[in-house]
Amino acid sequence: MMIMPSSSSANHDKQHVLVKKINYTTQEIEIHYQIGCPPGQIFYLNLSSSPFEFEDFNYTLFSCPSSVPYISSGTSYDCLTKLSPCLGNINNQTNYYAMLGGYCSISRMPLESCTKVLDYTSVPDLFTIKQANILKLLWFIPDCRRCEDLGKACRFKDEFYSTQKNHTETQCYVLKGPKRPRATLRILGICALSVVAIVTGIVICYVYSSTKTEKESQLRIERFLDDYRALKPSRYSYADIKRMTNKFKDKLGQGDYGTVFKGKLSSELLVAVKILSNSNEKAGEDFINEVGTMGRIHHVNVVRLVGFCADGFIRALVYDFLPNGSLQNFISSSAAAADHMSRNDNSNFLGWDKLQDIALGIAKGIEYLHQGCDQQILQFDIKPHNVLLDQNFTPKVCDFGLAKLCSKDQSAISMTTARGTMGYIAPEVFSGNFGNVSHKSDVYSFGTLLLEIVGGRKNFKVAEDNESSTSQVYFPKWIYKLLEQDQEDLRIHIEDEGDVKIARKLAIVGLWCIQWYPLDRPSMKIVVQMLERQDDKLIMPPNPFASTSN
Ligand SMILES: Nc1ncnc2c1ncn2[C@@H]1O[C@H](COP(=O)(O)OP(=O)(O)OP(=O)(O)O)[C@@H](O)[C@H]1O
Repeated sequence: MMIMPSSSSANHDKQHVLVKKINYTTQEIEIHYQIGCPPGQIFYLNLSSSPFEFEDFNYTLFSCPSSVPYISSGTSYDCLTKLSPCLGNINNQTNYYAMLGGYCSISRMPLESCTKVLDYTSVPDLFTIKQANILKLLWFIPDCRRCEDLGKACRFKDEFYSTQKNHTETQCYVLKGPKRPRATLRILGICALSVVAIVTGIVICYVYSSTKTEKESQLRIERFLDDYRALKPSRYSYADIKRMTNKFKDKLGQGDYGTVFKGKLSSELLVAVKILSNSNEKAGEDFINEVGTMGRIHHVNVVRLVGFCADGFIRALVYDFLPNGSLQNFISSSAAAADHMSRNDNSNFLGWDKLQDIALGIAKGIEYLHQGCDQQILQFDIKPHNVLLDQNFTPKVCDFGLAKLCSKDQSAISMTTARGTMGYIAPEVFSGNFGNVSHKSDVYSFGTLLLEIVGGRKNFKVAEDNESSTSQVYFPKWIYKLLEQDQEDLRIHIEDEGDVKIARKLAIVGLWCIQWYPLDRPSMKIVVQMLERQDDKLIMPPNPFASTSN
C-alpha cells in the first residue's frame, strides 16, 4: 500500500507502508507507520486519492521548557503525549513538545510552564501511532458492514445494470459456489440424472427380481408338495372311481385280471382305471402286489400308479393314461416279412429309430426295477402287452401283478408256481433244471420282446402259413443263422440306411438275453450299454439253441 504525504510536507515522495490487518466487519485497515519527528508530518497525510480516511482527532501542540509528566485521562485515550526525546526547534528555542488530545481538559494538565504552539484538527490518532506504530484507516465506501454482519457477500447495487459509474449503494447477496460453464453444468446434470436413473433401475430390478424369485420359490415349493403328494398313490372310494370313469363309459381293454376304463381325474390328468375281477382268486394277491410294488417306484419308463380303490369287494387300480396303448399294437408291423415270413400291414410301423428308443426305454425301466429301488423288483411278466406308450411313444413298463420284491443282493428266489406268459417265460421259471430264478429271468423275457420287435411277430408261434415250408421256422433261430452267416439282408422292412444296423443290434442283444442258462445272459445294465452303443461291433452270442438244435 502506498500513501502520500501532503503537499505541505517537505517530502513529496509516495511512502510505502505495511498493511498489518484488515477488518472487513468494522471496515478498518491497520498499517505500520513510524511517526516522524517533528510529529507534525503525519498531520499532513493526504488520503484524498484513496478511499481511506482516518478517525479524526483534535490535538494541541505545546512547547515546554522541560519534560512534562505523563498523565492518563482515565479514558481509553491518553490525554497527553510527550514528544520527548523528539526535540523541536520553535522560536529558536530548543524545546520539549507535548501534545494534548482535544478530548481532554487543559486545566487538568501540567502545562502551566508550556506555551501553546498549534491546534491540529482532524488528524489521526496520534496516541496509537506512538504506542504501536499503527495507523488506523477506515473506509466507508462500499459500505459492507451490514452484509458482513449477516454473513453475506457484498456488492454495489445493480452492479451489472447501473449506468452511473460512481454509484455507491451496496447490496448483500448469498455467495454461491464457483460458476461453471453451462455445458459442464448440463453434462453434470445429465450424469447426475443418469446415476439416479441407474440407481433407481437397479433398485427396481432388485426389488422385482427378489419378489419374482420369492414367487418362483413359492411356486416351486407348491409344485414340489403337489408332486410329493402325487408320488404316493391315493386311495379312492368306489364312488370316486365311478365319477372318474363317468360310470365306466369308455372301455380301453380287457385283460386276464380285469377290465380297463378310461377316466379323468382333472381337466389335465387322464387315467386308466383297471377294475380287478372278483372271479379270479388271484385278483386280491395281484392287487396287493401291484399297490405294494408300484407305490414305491417312480421312473420315466415305468407306468405311474396314481391310486387305488379297495371299497368292499371292489378293487381297482388307477394309472396314468397312456394314449398310444400297448407296444403290441406296433411291433407286428416292424418287419415286412421276407418271402418266408408272413407280410403284415406296416401302417403302424414306427420306424427303426423309434423302435430302438422304445427298446432302450424298456431296458432302462427294467434295469431300474432291478437295481434302482431299495428292493429288487422282478417283474416276471415282461411282454409287449405290458409295455404301454405315452403320447411321445415313451415306453412304460406296467402290470406288476406278478412282480416279486426281493433284496438286491439276493441272487436267486424260490418260486412255487411258474409266473408269466408262455413264450416269454425263462426256462428256469417253468423248470428248475436250468438254473435259479432271478433277475435274469426278466432279461430272458426282454430278449424275447426284442426279437419280437425285430421279427414283427410272436416268436413262440411258429408261423401258421403252411403255404411255405420256411414259415415253420422259429424266428429267433432263423435270425441267429442269418447273423452268424453275416448276411446283410435280414428280410426286414427298411426305410433308411441305418435300419439294418439297428435291427442287427436289437437282434444280437435279444439273442444274448435269451441264452438258455441265466448265467450266460447279461444283466439289464449291460443290456442298456449294448443298446446304447453306436457302432456295429457287438459280439455274436453263443447259439442259444445249441442244446435244442435239431
Ligand atoms: N394305463 C393305461 N393307459 C391306456 N391304456 C391302458 C392302460 N392300461 C391298460 N390299458 C389298455 O387296457 C388293455 C388291457 O390291459 P390289461 O393290463 O388289463 O391287460 P393286458 O396287459 O392286455 O393283459 P394281461 O391281463 O394279460 O396283462 C391294454 O391292452 C391297454 O390297451
